Amino acid sequence: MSAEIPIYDPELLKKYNLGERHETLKGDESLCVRPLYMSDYNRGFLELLGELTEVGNISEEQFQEQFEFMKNSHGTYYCTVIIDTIKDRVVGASTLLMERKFIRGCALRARLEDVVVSPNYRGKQLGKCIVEILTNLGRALGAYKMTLDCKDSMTPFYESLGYAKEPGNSNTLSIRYAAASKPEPKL
Ligand SMILES: CC(=O)SCCNC(=O)CCNC(=O)[C@H](O)C(C)(C)COP(=O)(O)OP(=O)(O)OC[C@H]1O[C@@H](n2cnc3c(N)ncnc32)[C@H](O)[C@@H]1OP(=O)(O)O
Repeated sequence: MSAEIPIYDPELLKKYNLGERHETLKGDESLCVRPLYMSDYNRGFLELLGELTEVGNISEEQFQEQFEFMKNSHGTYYCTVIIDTIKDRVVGASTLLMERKFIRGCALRARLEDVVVSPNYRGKQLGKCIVEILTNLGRALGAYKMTLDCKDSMTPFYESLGYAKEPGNSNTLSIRYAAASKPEPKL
């Protein structure tokens, strides 16, 4: 079993009054929000991500290597989970990514990534809860804006949480690489 190592300092959520005080979590004491732990490999974190997209077979060693890299990336990755503390399972997750820029006086731009709630826990406001917490964390950490990419069908969900298409500035363009190589961990 991996150690209970958080990917970022749990005190951050307390410092900015996020997580514990969220109305949704006040209503169900079995649920809590916290940073991803290395041991969440064994709490169904990757299976949950599988509800969002293809994950593949990731060994615990691979997971730990990626986790260490992200943890040591100087405040870039804020992978956050909702835990059912009775079942000891990850039931919701998302990542706040803080991107450092040279523009705007070396500003920080926030990105919301990989929002997912376990099918059995949907419709209980948990998706809304984790998006609100990470949106507020992005603001608290000093980002000048926060953006996300989503399917057209998800637009109303994010609009209900304050996100908006900016006129003339709402296109996401992609290139899909046919054969993705394994990332170089040292890069
Ligand atoms: C940036 C990204 O990561 S985009 C990827 C988004 N994730 C996915 O598509 C993965 C599969 N889907 C899921 O995991 C979940 O359905 C989620 C995360 C989208 C929503 O999680 P839930 O916990 O069920 O949502 P939650 O209960 O918080 O819903 C909050 C509100 O949004 C509404 N809502 C939920 N899903 C949608 C949707 N697809 N379209 C419009 N409204 C929606 C709910 O009706 C609810 O409205 P209410 O406040 O009036 O009651």
